[in-house]
Amino acid sequence: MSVKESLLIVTYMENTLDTFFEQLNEIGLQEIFDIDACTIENLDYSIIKRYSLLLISSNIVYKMVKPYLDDKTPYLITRRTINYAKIRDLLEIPKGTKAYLVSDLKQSAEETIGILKEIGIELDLFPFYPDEPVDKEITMAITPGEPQIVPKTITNIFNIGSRLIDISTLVELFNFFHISPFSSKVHLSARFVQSLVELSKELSDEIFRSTLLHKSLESIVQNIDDGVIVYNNDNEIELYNRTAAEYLNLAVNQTKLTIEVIPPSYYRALRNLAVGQENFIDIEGTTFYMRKKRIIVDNQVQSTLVIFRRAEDYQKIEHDYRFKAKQKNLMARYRFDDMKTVSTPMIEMMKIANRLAKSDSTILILGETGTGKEVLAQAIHHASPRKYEPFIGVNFAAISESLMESELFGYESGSFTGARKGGHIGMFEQSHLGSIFLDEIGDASPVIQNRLLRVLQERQIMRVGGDKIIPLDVRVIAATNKDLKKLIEEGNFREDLYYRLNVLPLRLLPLRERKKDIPLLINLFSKEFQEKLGRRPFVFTQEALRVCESYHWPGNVRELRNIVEYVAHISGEKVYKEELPIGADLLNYRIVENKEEELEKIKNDLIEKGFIEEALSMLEYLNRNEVISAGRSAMLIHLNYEGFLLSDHQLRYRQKILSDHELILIERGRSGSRITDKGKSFLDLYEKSKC
Ligand SMILES: Nc1ncnc2c1ncn2[C@@H]1O[C@H](COP(=O)(O)OP(=O)(O)OP(=O)(O)O)[C@@H](O)[C@H]1O
Repeated sequence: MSVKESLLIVTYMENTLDTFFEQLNEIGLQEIFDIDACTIENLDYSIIKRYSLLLISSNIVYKMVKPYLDDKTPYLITRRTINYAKIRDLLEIPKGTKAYLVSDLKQSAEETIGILKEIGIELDLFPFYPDEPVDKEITMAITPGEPQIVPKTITNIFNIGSRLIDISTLVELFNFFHISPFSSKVHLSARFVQSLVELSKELSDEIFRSTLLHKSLESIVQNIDDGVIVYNNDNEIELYNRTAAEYLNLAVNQTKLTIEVIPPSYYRALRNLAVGQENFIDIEGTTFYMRKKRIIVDNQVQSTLVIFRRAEDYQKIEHDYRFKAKQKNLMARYRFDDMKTVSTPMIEMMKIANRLAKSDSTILILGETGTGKEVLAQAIHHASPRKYEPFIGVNFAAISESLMESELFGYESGSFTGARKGGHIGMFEQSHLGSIFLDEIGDASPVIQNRLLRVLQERQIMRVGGDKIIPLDVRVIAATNKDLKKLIEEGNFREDLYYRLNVLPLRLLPLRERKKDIPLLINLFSKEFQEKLGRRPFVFTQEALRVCESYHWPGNVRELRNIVEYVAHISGEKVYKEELPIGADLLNYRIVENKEEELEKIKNDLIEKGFIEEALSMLEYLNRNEVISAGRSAMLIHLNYEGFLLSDHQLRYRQKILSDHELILIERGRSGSRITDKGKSFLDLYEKSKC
């Protein structure tokens, strides 16, 4: 029976001993030969000769053992490597961080630093071994299994475990004993190698992630419109993007440049700007907006970043932003549900409008200022198949004549002084596929009327200064508070345009003709402002309501809303009539404190004039047909049927009297007349007095 081979491990430190012993066991060597282990301190020199091989942990340990070795005792000095399985935590430490590498010996500390550097741990490492003076600035230590010798002042310690025997030493060991590394008894590629593979995978994943991140960042920087340049503390350019290359005359992708190569005027501007400052700077006739910042990584200034852009571009951005904001404001916000009314003619009109919304026909909205023409236009757009497309509003009374043409139809670049480079898209183009709301159309100039007529006829536009025909698919909703017929008579509005627009007319009643809406709207607006201002609820007193109902409301719903907003600011839980800001102006309007009394007076007047019966018949007829206003011939037929034979002239006279008493509203032209709310109250009163 052959004598079993034996191996003695000799190390300086106890923990190295344990690590080696464990490592050799792990790869199965204890099954092939006896393994003994001993630190240099405990070594019994007399027995050294008994071993087939001495495995010595380092050159220094060898020097200590050497005097006791005879020439025949074979030995192997290990090369060592770090325990890869234990260095994952080091990957998390920011690059460039200062730390001690603490080991029992200077040489092993330096070796470990070398290995860590080799595998890409980019820390600022200083070797530390016992009896070295401590630099208080360093607060972190990394140690391969020797935390006990880390200076006491350091609390942030990374123990990466004792260094292992390197694989080349293991192969030598195998050779010495004539064992194949692939023998079934040993498993060289066991955990030790496995952990190495895992770590290298982790490292490459990390590298892959950071490369990917780096690439994405670079592509972001390359693609932003601002000029970007980064230079380090030695004035070497580390990064610049395409825009910067263009201005600074740099070839794209050139490396190893210093900032001195950039044109002197830019160089001066760049240097003169203080760090942290942003300013407008003129360079060769162009104004730039320039910003300068330090890039600080882990408390250290790494480089300087300068971002610049032509001031003109910012102006354009601002202009576009304003334009967009304006446009957003004009997105259709209102729906039919938001239009509050209890007035029957209004409800009927809205039903018709809702039906018309589904078609593409042009709509003309008639109504005094503030009656809700724009609200109705938005509701129509919202109820139309175009609701997800733009709703663009143009107010002919608000935009100056000189700008109107270019605002409406857009312009090509350079078509007039002040025209922006790249041209400008007009409101008609913007509303393509959606709706355009032509508000206050009665205020459009003859030139604009001309062009509008062509757009409505041809459904195409041409930009100012352009020669390209742009086809349009747009629904036109126009509105006016003016009497277009009268404007035509006066020669201020094109008749052909009127007929193009007046395809489907809708009329919004003034507030004084739908007084029942007043409490409803007051309630609606009170809630709105109560919420907006975060205040307690408030209600109008009966007296205040009466004043509102008697008021003439020249500004209609808008005026009512403004008044509610005003009282929401000043009043308590109750709104008294004295608080209403209409008080002072009321002198101009007739407040009827006692409605019944006034209606009684009208009745007496009509009786006196001898046509109360005819008047009641006329009012009843209009009340039945309140949506469609009745023309004179229809009224004559009705009166005739009721037994009142009147001439056209006689009818006109009666209509005038009823209109003077505000019981009916006579519309110009062929539209005829319609009953007012007062007219309805008069009918009610008369019915009551008969009972
Ligand atoms: N039926 C309604 N329900 C709720 N609010 C309404 C209604 N009608 C109008 N309003 C409100 O009245 C204000 C004026 O409406 P809008 O701007 O549509 O009037 P307009 O007739 O287009 O006025 P102008 O002729 O002066 O342009 C808006 O603030 C709107 O909130």
